[in-house]
Amino acid sequence: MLSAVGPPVTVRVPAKINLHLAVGDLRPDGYHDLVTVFQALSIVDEVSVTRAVAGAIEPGVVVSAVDGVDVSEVPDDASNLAWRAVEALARRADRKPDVRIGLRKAIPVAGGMAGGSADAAGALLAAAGLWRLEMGRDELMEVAAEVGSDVAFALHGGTALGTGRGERLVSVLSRHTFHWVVAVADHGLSTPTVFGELDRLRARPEAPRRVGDVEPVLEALASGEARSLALLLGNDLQAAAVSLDPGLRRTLRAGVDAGALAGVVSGSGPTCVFLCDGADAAVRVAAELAGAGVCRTVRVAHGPVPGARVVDGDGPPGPPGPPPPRPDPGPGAYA
Ligand SMILES: C[C@](O)(CO)[C@H](O)COP(=O)(O)OP(=O)(O)OC[C@H]1O[C@@H](n2ccc(N)nc2=O)[C@H](O)[C@@H]1O
Ligand SMILES: Nc1ncnc2c1ncn2[C@@H]1O[C@H](COP(=O)(O)OP(=O)(O)OP(=O)(O)O)[C@@H](O)[C@H]1O
Repeated sequence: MLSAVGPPVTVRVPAKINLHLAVGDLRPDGYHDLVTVFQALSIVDEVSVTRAVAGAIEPGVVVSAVDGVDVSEVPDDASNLAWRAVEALARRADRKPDVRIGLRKAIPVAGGMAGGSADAAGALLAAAGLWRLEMGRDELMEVAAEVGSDVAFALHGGTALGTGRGERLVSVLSRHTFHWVVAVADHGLSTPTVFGELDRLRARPEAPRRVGDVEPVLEALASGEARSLALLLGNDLQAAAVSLDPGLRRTLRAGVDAGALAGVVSGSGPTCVFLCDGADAAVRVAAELAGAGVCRTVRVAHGPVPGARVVDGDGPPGPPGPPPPRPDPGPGAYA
């Protein structure tokens, strides 16, 4: 038997949205090539990793949630993505995954905001700190990409262009803080099912239109103009998510009717995100959308924010990302 001893290393790690998501055709390995622009938002999970030693409690995962987040579907066994990340790191470092992981979740589960991937990234950074591994950023990024397509971005944070499965990243110049309203559904969508639905829709004669080039999106980000960016938000997975969950059409319309500049399904959905013309506008849109009865929870968030960061304990500094636009508001907080 093992018990958790010693101080934990604690990491905060953000949710992501895709401002642009172009999906290529199905590859022989079951994945799709992507060209995507990620942005990290101020909805943050907290991951703590503590050393477990012989004595009392098994190593493993303990999950809790901030108000309003349903963690009933989050596994506390070896299938948890955070645990898989620690195992991958332990294999790389040739040691045992002798830790207890604590997850405090604020990121919607199965919402297309990469919550599991965020926890995996947080667990990687925390365990690397706890074990004092001499591992550079590139090697940590490699382990991250092994665990899942979105994990590398959760380490990176900020705004980034992703290619390959989404794991090859280049930072994107984004001078401005953008203000978002996030509509969280009362159910999740499975990522592989949504990719499969897109393949099915594309095999029909009336295949959905593909999103345009990414360059104008990068220019809008560099200009910092929310109104320019709003015209360019696009996601190839949106048609598939809406096909599986037609109610999303109502949600998308309700956000724009409430005064958002534009709305888009986040990643594989069903979370919808709405770009607003400033922080005050976001608060107004959120209040109106909350009254429209089209989703379970409405949150206000801003981005970009930094990627996974050690906030407590003896860890290495987080991988360099862009500077925070404002102080980190705390676990699960949004401002
Ligand atoms: C939809 C996005 O969130 C956009 O950022 C990601 O592409 C999904 O990333 P993720 O959840 O980390 O996905 P993974 O755990 O790597 O893959 C889960 C499944 O999603 C599908 N998948 C994922 C990524 C990708 N580029 N092509 C795919 O077809 C595959 O069926 C894969 O088996
Ligand atoms: N740490 C974790 N947090 C949340 N879900 C997890 C975790 N580990 C495993 N899972 C499983 O993964 C499924 C997808 O969860 P997640 O919240 O990562 O979805 P997502 O945000 O749609 O992912 P992505 O945006 O990366 O496609 C959940 O239904 C859950 O069963």
